[in-house]
Amino acid sequence: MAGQCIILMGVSGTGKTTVGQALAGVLGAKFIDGDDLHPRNNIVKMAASQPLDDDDRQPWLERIADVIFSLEQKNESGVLVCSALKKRYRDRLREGSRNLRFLWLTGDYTCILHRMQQRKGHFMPEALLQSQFAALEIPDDSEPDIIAVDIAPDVSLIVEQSLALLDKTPSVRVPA
Ligand SMILES: Nc1ncnc2c1ncn2[C@@H]1O[C@H](COP(=O)(O)OP(=O)(O)OP(=O)(O)O)[C@@H](O)[C@H]1O
Ligand SMILES: O=C(O)[C@H](O)[C@@H](O)[C@H](O)[C@H](O)CO
Repeated sequence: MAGQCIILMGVSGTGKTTVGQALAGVLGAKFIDGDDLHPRNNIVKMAASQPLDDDDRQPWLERIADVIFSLEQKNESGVLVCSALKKRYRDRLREGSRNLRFLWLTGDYTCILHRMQQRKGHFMPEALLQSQFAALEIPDDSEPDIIAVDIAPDVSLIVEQSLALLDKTPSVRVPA
């Protein structure tokens, strides 16, 4: 899959990092966690239980878009984590990218809340989960490069299902 980028999207706690790392391992792709690309103020804000707004996310999306550009320029493949909650955020990432697809990890509130409660040592408080669902713009048919994946099963099964769905879903190539 040379020169392809896959974005793991979805609300906090859906397993983007966990599944993304496993998927990158199987695909032999570079793994990039978008949480590490947030400006410091964004992390401080989320840790203080305040949801990010569009202005906060803008510089973060720029950084992620630059990483995608860099990978593509080296013909490298990447699996990237980015919640990409709104359509305009996803459009920003698509801009100028040649070979990008999204895997949308989706599950119900209770399951995700439970997993966040079990998770140790992460800056993201469970108190923000509701705001994450409120911000999420559910993808529809106008975004055929998004593949929905159910997060209920084990990670290994999610990875297996993701690989099968990726095989069936060609990427949308946009001239850069
Ligand atoms: N399929 C799964 N089954 C059981 N537990 C899971 C599964 N996927 C992830 N988890 C667990 O759920 C928690 C959240 O996963 P993870 O941190 O990967 O989510 P995330 O989407 O990257 O979160 P955030 O956006 O807040 O960084 C972790 O403790 C992880 O071990
Ligand atoms: O768009 C957002 O509100 C943020 O990106 C969050 O999704 C966090 O990055 C992540 O969930 C914390 O771990």
